[in-house]
Amino acid sequence: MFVPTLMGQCTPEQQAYWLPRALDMQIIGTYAQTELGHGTFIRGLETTATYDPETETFVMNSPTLTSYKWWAGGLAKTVNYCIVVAQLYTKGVCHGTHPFIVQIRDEETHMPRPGVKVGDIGPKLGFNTADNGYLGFDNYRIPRDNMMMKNAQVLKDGTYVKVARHGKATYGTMVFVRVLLVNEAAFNLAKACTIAVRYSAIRRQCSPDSEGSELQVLDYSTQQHKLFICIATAHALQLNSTWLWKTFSDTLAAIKQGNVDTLPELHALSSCLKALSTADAASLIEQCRHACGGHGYMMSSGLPYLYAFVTATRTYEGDYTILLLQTARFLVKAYEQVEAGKPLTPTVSYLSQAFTGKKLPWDSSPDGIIRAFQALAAGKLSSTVKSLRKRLESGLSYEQAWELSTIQLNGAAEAHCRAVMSQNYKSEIERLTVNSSPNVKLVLQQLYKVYLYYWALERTGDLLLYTSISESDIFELQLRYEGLLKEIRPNAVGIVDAFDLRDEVLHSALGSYDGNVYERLMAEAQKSPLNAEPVNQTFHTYLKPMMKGKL
Ligand SMILES: CC/C=C\C/C=C\C/C=C\C/C=C/C(=O)SCCNC(=O)CCNC(=O)[C@H](O)C(C)(C)COP(=O)(O)OP(=O)(O)OC[C@H]1O[C@@H](n2cnc3c(N)ncnc32)[C@H](O)[C@@H]1OP(=O)(O)O
Ligand SMILES: Cc1cc2nc3c(=O)[nH]c(=O)nc-3n(C[C@H](O)[C@H](O)[C@H](O)COP(=O)(O)OP(=O)(O)OC[C@H]3O[C@@H](n4cnc5c(N)ncnc54)[C@H](O)[C@@H]3O)c2cc1C
Repeated sequence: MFVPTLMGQCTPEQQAYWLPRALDMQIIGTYAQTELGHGTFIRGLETTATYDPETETFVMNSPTLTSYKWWAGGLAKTVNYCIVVAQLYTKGVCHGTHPFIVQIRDEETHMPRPGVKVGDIGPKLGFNTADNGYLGFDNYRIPRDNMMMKNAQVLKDGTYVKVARHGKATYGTMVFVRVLLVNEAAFNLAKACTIAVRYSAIRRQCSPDSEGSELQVLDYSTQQHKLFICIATAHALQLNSTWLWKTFSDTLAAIKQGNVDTLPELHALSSCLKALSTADAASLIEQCRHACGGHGYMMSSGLPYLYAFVTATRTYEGDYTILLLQTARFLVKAYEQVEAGKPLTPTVSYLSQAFTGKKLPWDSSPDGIIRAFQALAAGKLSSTVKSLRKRLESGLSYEQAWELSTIQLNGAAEAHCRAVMSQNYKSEIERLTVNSSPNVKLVLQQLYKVYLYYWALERTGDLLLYTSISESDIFELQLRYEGLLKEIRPNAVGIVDAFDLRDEVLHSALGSYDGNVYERLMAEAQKSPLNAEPVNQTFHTYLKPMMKGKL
């Protein structure tokens, strides 16, 4: 995040000075925005940067314990520079949060600079190869030029000058990383389902009839139900990630031309896609672990590490709930645009059907299910807006009415995102397989149907509310879904092999290409320090005295 922020928030002159040093690893930096007391609410950050025109410096301060920077990766012992997000004061006026480049350690000795307090925040659920740290300032001065001045400047005399055309230019790095995290979610979920599917083909457990041999657990319908949605979701996230990256690139190009019109839609899309992709990936990686029984709980399976790494992405770079609420904010505005007869941007154009007042006729084809997801999203948004307006009419303020409606707002945002993801998934598969062999087309279509049927069956309640789906339609869809799992089974291992993930990348005794699971589990077990000697010294210090009643 250090380098992308230098690129996005520095003037060309500042980039010319800082980027070569950062890219050449002459300096190592991190992005320190979150504090002990605030992570979500950026406007509530307490670290201050007060401009002193006498010395043309900013005085950095941590006025309270909760103002200490907390969490930044590499902050504890690795970096010697930080991008610090602080409340900018000049001429006695606070201009809100701005980014500053701050040297925190000496480039030769690596000692913390005087006025800088830095350390490690301690063990975490995962990410323990990263030294996430804390950082406090005590009247620590930095040169005026260390304010990142692309979007705002402070002149030598302390005059504040706003440069950016849109109010959230300083939030740009977060959008960039959120876009990247969708790809990260796809990649890590692909690893987990490769491990779990390969292991499920090796693992034999239980014999339905007493004479027969034990079945591969991958033959069980419940195992296919656990795992094939993981494969389909890895594909869905990868294709949505590629689509989002193009949307991001197009928006950035437009902003460079001075056109910020598509930024709100990009913020809404990157928010909900980052939220759903990281939450889906984390829960499905856990589902892959469940599918591997006790051996899935071994660190040598690779699955606990994957879960610990990915579940953090649901929180950092914008908490799941917070980001869905950002998308909801955009959707409510889109709803109002439909009411006003104004045109809608492409990803919300389906909202016009929220005003038909009729249930969408159920159609179980892939396109029909995607239309049903859109009708569901439009319907949930419509009922959410009705709740919001009912509360406003009762005399509540907009903020109060909004807060009371946030559960429904989050549901509407999640439904919108599922509709966008489903639409992108199917259309990208069709675009990419135009020249593919019939077999490849068949398999990839089977997978996106798994995705569509799975989520339709997960959302039957909402479909009953907003479409004409009947009880028998639901029963028929369940049977069709279960039949589809059996069609995919023969290709399951080949499909995960197609992720082409090397053993060194999987780090898994269960998922290695050669399938020698039991030999690898035993080999990993031998690495346990407890196997260094036949009798551990704790027998003599604790167990034996206890057994002799001497403890
Ligand atoms: C590639 C990575 C691979 C693996 C990972 C490996 C390493 C990485 C590990 C860890 C890195 C983690 C780093 C971090 O976590 S950095 C800290 C991240 N912190 C956050 O994300 C904080 C989340 N909070 C916010 O973004 C804002 O506080 C929030 C948007 C919630 C509210 O902001 P604010 O109160 O200022 O705005 P609002 O009043 O809600 O909205 C005002 C207005 O602005 C628009 N808006 C808000 N944000 C953005 C944005 N980012 N871009 C564009 N527009 C934005 C918002 O829509 C409103 O517009 P309008 O409705 O028109 O008024
Ligand atoms: C592994 C990891 C690495 C990180 N790396 C960095 C880094 O390098 N740099 C950096 O600056 N930060 C980093 N962070 C911090 C991260 O950005 C924050 O943890 C994240 O933004 C969430 O903020 P928070 O911790 O304050 O949670 P909070 O916002 O306090 O969330 C707590 C609960 O409150 C809820 N909540 C909060 N506000 C609202 C609201 N308005 N409405 C409804 N519910 C609300 C949340 O949904 C959540 O359920 C990292 C975090 C982790 C876990």
